[in-house]
Amino acid sequence: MFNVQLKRLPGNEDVQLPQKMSLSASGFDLYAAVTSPVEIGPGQRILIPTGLTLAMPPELEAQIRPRSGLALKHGITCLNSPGTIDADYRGEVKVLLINHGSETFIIQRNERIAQMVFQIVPSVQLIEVDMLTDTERGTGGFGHTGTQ
Ligand SMILES: O=c1ccn([C@H]2C[C@H](O)[C@@H](COP(=O)(O)OP(=O)(O)OP(=O)(O)O)O2)c(=O)[nH]1
Ligand SMILES: [Mg+2]
Repeated sequence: MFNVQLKRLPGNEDVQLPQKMSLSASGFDLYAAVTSPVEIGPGQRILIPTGLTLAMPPELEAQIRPRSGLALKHGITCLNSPGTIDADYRGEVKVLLINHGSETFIIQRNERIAQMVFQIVPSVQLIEVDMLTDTERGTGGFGHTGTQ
């Protein structure tokens, strides 16, 4: 179990904290902290505040992912999915939404707009070499193994 600290930004005391909507949900749903309803027209993208800042252990990241219901019903998704929240980021968590639907969608304060999934990020050191290890696949890719 990891502890992640949350801090509300001033003026967001009424905004719901991220919540798991079922016992074993992967993601904590994120609530919009817009001060008034925001319209997203077809094809438009918009950065939605959550009113929250986070501090998580350095071995974690948070991914901001779309909600499939909003995507299916309204074409609303996260443009940069999954969005990356770095462990050392102390700014406001924001959600970049895009409307791929054909109708304007209105985001209300405290509406669930996306979900946040925490992941362990392995510690990796990049080492430059002259020759890589051999494999059976070698350089084959992009459909190299066939389509069936
Ligand atoms: O959906 C997102 C994506 C990013 N961020 C914040 C947290 C993250 O730690 C920071 C930087 O994100 P990223 O590395 O994806 O963006 P960048 O364009 O590479 O910006 P930077 O140069 O600041 O790293 O912006 C969000 O609040 N929401
Ligand atoms: Mg970056």
